[in-house]
Formats: sequence, structure tokens, C-alpha cells
Amino acid sequence: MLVGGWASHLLVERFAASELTRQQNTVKRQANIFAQLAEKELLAADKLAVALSQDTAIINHQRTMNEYASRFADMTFGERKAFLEANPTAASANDLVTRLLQNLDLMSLFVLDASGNCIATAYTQIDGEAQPVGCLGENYQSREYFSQARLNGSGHQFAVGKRVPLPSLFFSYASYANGEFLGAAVVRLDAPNLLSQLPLSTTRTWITDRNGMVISSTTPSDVMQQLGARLYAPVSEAILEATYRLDQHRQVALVEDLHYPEDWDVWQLESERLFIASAPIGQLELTVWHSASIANFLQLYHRSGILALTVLVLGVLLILIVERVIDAHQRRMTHLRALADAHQSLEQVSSRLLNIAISDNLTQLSSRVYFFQRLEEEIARVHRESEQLVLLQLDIDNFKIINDTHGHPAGDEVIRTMAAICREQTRKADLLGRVGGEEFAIGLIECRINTAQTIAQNICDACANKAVEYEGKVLHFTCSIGLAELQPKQNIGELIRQADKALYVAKEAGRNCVRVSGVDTD
Ligand SMILES: Nc1nc2c(ncn2[C@@H]2O[C@H](COP(=O)(O)OP(=O)(O)OP(=O)(O)O)[C@@H](O)[C@H]2O)c(=O)[nH]1
Repeated sequence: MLVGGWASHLLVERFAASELTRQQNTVKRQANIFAQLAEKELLAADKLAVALSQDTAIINHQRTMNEYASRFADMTFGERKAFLEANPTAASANDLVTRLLQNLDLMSLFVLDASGNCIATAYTQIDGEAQPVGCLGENYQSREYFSQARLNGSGHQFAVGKRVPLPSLFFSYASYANGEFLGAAVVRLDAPNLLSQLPLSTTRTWITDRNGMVISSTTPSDVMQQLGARLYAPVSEAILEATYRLDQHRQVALVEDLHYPEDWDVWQLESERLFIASAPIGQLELTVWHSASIANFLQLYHRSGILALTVLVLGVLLILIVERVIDAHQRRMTHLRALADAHQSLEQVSSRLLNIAISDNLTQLSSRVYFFQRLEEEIARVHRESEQLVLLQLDIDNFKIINDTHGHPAGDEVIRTMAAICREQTRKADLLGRVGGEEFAIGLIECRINTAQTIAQNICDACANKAVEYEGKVLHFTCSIGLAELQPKQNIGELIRQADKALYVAKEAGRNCVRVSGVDTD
């Protein structure tokens, strides 16, 4: 679960970071576009303000009105308005700015005197009546664009206020005559109009001045509800914090429970969860704010959570399957090893049994069974290849007496000696077997009867001449041998009978001698 939580957290961070980057990029793009549009308008507005400030009619009017400055101070707004409307210099100034307003796409144009009083304004036709678009008689000395113009010759201000029906961009340019400040010409642009030119999505975007005051928004009602309010002092801290987080790209900026003044009931942000990103428009000292609902992100979040969980479950399943496969493989390997061990043991036992079956324990010659099996095979081969084979049947003479006289173990020693002599007198290819207690047989391969007879005689002599030492005693023994040469088409039974017959003849002849079948037996 820990791994799942961690994986889910990682995924969420990834989604959040990419979503935040997307929002940030959007707002940066919008800020750039807005800056370009606004700068173009600013330039035009500046030029217009400069031109107005240099117009003779305006300058004359400002001079005239400045003379009434002390009287204006004591007049009410209505009195000032009536006075100005009746003034002839105001008429020509009003006429000029009205014409300019009609030719240019501006919200309003007006002229201020040195005290900030609006002394001329453009008029526009509303319901057939000429209505002033600026507040003739109003005092604007507290406005930034006016105080800046008084100090520097020109000034900008982005403002919304109770007296300003729409958020606006104000540009002023000071009028001077002989170094004397006469007042300012003011151009006012339509900020929402600028904003409406941005390629905005359905998300909310708004623009504040450097004090956090909203001057425009993609939702006009938002702005209208906030007119005159320095609204963002408490909010901007939350936003700045959120923005800081965004910049860090470490955490989702969830702006919740923003504290708006109670009367801003149109702002229903309390229930919203927003991504908020910002981008400054440095030269204009404006900031574009951009918010997007967290809903989309939450969908992603949930989907990523499910994805992470699925990955986790699949991962666990995979681990279980792999474990089972490894386990099965290990058990199979153990099983196979056990089988291999058993097989090896069986082979050893089988080899031992075979050895027991084919060899005589006392002499290590072939056993009776194995000897006759081998002899039969050799007879078949010799018949096939038209070779010669001679069978010798050997029997130790009076062996019973040796046993009876010197004991069984001494007899065994004689048998072993007899076997050794047989081995010495024959070739490796010949077949040697102990076929009875004291009986031996030899199959001489590729051997003619004369040679066989010599070999048999040599064995006979070797036995007779051999002194067997056993437990300090010296024993002597002899043997009798019967020979039979394999005849064409003769089978093993017939061959053995012939050799036995010759052996019988040797025994009858007094033992310790060799007799040949067909020669001595007929
Ligand atoms: N020591 C010993 N004696 C054996 C073995 N196998 C058989 N014998 C003995 O060999 C003797 C064979 O005796 P017989 O068959 O009478 O033959 P023989 O005494 O050799 O007399 P002939 O063959 O007629 O010369 C018996 O006493 C058997 O007990 C053996 O492995 N070891």
C-alpha cells in the first residue's frame, strides 16, 4: 500500500506540474497579447493627449478656467457644471474633443485645469440628446494620471471607481504655457474592450493594476461588482502564495475559501477550487491573473489514482505469478535432481549386479552363465567369418583330496592359482571362465587345434610345476584338459560335449594330461 500511495503521489505531482505549467503558459501568452494591444492603444492615446495639450483652443480654455480656480473651490458640483456649460471657451473645447471622440474609437476625452477640475468634455448623442461622456465640473486632482501629469508632463492610470462606469485606462498629458502648468488633456480607453480581444478560453481571466485593483475581467459582472473597491488587498496575498507555489511547481495551488467582502455576492469563489496563475505586464505595471477550475484536474487526479491502484494490483499479481512460476521451477529442479540421483544409484547397483552376474567372485574370471553366453556369440561370429575356435575344458585333479587334506581355504588358493595360470597362458581376446567348483573352460579364438594343444599342454605343465604356498605349507596340484575344435555348423552343445568327452578321456588316462576330441576319443 505504501508503494501504491507513493506511486499515486508521484502521478498526481506529475499531472499537477504539467497542468500548472499549462495554465502558466496560457496566462503568459495572454499577458503578452494584452501588452501588445495595450501598448498600441497607449501610444495612440499618448499622441492624442499630447496633441490636445498643444491645441490653442484647449490652452486658452485652460488659462481662462484657471482664473476661476479660487471661485470653483467654493462652488458646488452643479454650480461648476452650469458655469462651465455657459462658458464660451468651454464650448469650443467641448466641440473639439467631441469631434475627436466621434472620429476615434475612445470611451471619453476631457480636459482638466491646473486644479484637476474637468473643464471640457466630449458629448455624445443618447436618445437624441447630447450627453457628456466625462464629468464636467468633477475634480480629478486625486487621480494618479492627473498628479503624474502635473509632475512629469504625462501620466497613466488604470482604474475602476464608483464614478467610472467601466474599468478604464486613463492617459493624460500636461499643457504648459511659458513653463506654467495649465492642466491636462485626458484620454480614456476601454479596458474590457482590450480584454475582449484576447483569445481566452472558458476559464476566468482578469487584470489588476499594481495595487491589486481589478481593471478588467473576462466576466464583466465581476468587475462591475467591484467598482471603486481596492479589492485585492486580502485576496492578493492568497493569490501570491498560490502563485509562489505554482512557480515552485511543487504543489497544486488550490485556492479555497478566498475572503471576499460580503457584499460581493457575485463572486462565488468560496465554493470553487481554482488553479491560479499570474503573469506581469511589466511596463504597464499590470498583472494578468488566470484561473481554471480544479474540476478537470480532480478528474485527472481520480483517474491517476485508479490508474496507480490498477498498476499496483497488476504489479502484485505479477509478483505472485512470478513467485509461483519460480517456486514451481525450483520444485521441478529438486524433483529432477532427486530423479538423477536415484538414476545414478540404480546404475551403480545395476552395474554391481551385472558384475556379480558375469564374473566369478573367487577368480574374477567369467561366471559359468556369462562364459557360455559369450562362447555362443563367438561361435556364431566364427561361423560367419569362417575362423577357428578351440574349446578347452579344464578340471583340477583330485581336488576333493586337496580340500580334505589342507582345508577349504587352501583349496580356494589352488583355484585362484589355476585361474592365474590360465590367464598367463592365453591372450586377452580368448574367453576364460570358471564353469564349476574346480572346473574351468577356455575358448581360444583364431586358434588351430595344434596351437591349442600346445597351449593346453603348457597350462597342464605350469600347474604341475607350480608350488602353491599357503599358511607356511607348499601344495602341488595337477589338472586334466580336454580339447575340441569347432567344426563347421557345429553348435555350442555339441562342442561342449566333445570337449567334455576329451576331458573324461584325460581323466581316464590317469589325469595331468591333455586329450583332443576326435583324435584321442575315437
Ligand atoms: N575349496 C573349494 N572346493 C570346492 C569349490 N567348489 C567345489 N569344491 C570341491 O571340489 C571337489 C570336487 O570333487 P570331485 O567332483 O569329486 O572331483 P575331484 O576330487 O577333483 O576328482 P577328479 O575330478 O575326478 O580328479 C568337491 O570336494 C567340492 O566340495 C570351491 O569353490 N572351493
